[in-house]
Amino acid sequence: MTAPGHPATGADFVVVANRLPVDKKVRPDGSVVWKRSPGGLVTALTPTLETRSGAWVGWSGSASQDGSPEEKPDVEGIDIHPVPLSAAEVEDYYEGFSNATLWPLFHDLLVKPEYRHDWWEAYVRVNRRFAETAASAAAPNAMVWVQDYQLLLVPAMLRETRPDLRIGFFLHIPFPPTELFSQLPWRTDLLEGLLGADLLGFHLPGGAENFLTLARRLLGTRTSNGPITAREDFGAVEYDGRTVKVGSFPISIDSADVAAQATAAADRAVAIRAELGDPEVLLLGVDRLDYTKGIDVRLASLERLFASGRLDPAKTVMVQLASPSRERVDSYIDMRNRIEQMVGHLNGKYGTVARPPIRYLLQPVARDELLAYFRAADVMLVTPMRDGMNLVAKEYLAARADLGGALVLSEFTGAAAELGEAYLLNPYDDRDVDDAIEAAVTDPAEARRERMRILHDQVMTNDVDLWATSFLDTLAADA
Ligand SMILES: O=P(O)(O)OC[C@H]1O[C@H](O[C@H]2O[C@H](CO)[C@@H](O)[C@H](O)[C@H]2O)[C@H](O)[C@@H](O)[C@@H]1O
Ligand SMILES: Cc1cn([C@@H]2O[C@H](COP(=O)(O)OP(=O)(O)O)[C@@H](O)[C@H]2O)c(=O)[nH]c1=O
Repeated sequence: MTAPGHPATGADFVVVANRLPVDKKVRPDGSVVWKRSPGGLVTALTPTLETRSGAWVGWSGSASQDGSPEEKPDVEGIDIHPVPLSAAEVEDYYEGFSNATLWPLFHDLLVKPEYRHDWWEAYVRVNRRFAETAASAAAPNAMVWVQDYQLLLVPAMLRETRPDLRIGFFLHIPFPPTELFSQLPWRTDLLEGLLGADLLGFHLPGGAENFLTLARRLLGTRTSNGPITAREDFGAVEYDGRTVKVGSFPISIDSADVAAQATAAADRAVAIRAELGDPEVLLLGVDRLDYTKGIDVRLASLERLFASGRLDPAKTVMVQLASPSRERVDSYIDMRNRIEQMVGHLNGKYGTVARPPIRYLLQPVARDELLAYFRAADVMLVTPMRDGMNLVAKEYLAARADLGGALVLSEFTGAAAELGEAYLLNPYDDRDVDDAIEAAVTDPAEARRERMRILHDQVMTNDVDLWATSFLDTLAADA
């Protein structure tokens, strides 16, 4: 059934995400280049859309000039629908409400969220624009898959104008408990926004259960109370005469592709080690420069391990690849300064002019080069204070088809729920961090290889196609 006046053509499958898969960069001479967008959401959704063919509604990553038509990048196999944002909307909707209100609140208050009504108004306005663009891109009875915390209101806005659509929503970051979510002055609007969907997906059962509790407590809805398990057992909310399904779908990567490309990069991996002076131990961190990622946690641990002699700075190199992120948000500026100060301190104290122990890059690194680093590293350091999933950890494991290397992984990542054979640590406990890193470096080769065998198999079996197919099949099931 299509509401009168709605398009008879359009895509049968539409992804709606804050970001397009490519980011617009304007060179100093005014020419435009499109580059892969940052972050794991794009990593996961790009192969998903390429294999299913459909439309992608999103923002180009740059503010639009008033009055000039929005440019449309050419992305093979995907019909792109750009959503323009003005400079003020980038500040208020993206940097403000999305990344200085929701992001810190949903990541355990690692910094203090700001609650500003002007940011909220921009968030509502921009969510409506995304919903309108999605409504015009979708064919009658299409499946529309809305992504992440920037677009929590879109499901209900879309349902209002296009009740014919099958609407799914997936949250890529942790979903907080009632006590934190309730701080939001707009908490009921946001819950009602989400309940416009037919299916709500979270990485972990805990996030899905938090949502059910909130819906019951804040909206007084009837909800299921049985346990939720990944891809198998679902919850339900009775809302507005409909049943909204709620489930856990841990996201993943295109594991076979990563494994094949990393194997092809084996020679480059050897060259990287040589460029670094062939250290006895090569540690690696790969992150967006975000305060959630615990880059400071691993640097502080290295300081303790060097100072106590548990690791020898003359034989150890740590490479930290950090891609710039949300660079105008204060908390990101503070974290960058702190990390750069720590890197300078460690190199000044423990290095020589020829051999600084920490090599730090603040630039996005291309995928093939990243895979060569994965292949080169003895130990991958993934130490977030909180992270929805962390695809870098999964990419490292897929890249190690040679069963070399070791993964140090924070318990506070979504990935830890599936990767119990990693060297797990509590990032809030200094001693635990030091012990986990030391064990990953010094454990016997056979023990490390056995852990890697189990972890590599886990990631090869549970790939991004399982994530997308399990979500979309569940969404289609009760249509
Ligand atoms: O778009 P940005 O503001 O530059 O941020 C990049 C993305 O960061 C977040 O990624 C999350 O999604 C990953 C895949 O599910 C997950 O592994 C990770 O733990 C999350 O932090 C954000 O949620 C995305 O919307 C951004 O595009
Ligand atoms: C630093 C860096 C990263 N990548 C790729 O970005 C994503 C990161 O995904 P993850 O889930 O770990 O975290 P966020 O979404 O950023 O919160 C992963 O696919 C990396 O390979 C990259 O391509 N280049 C980089 O420099």
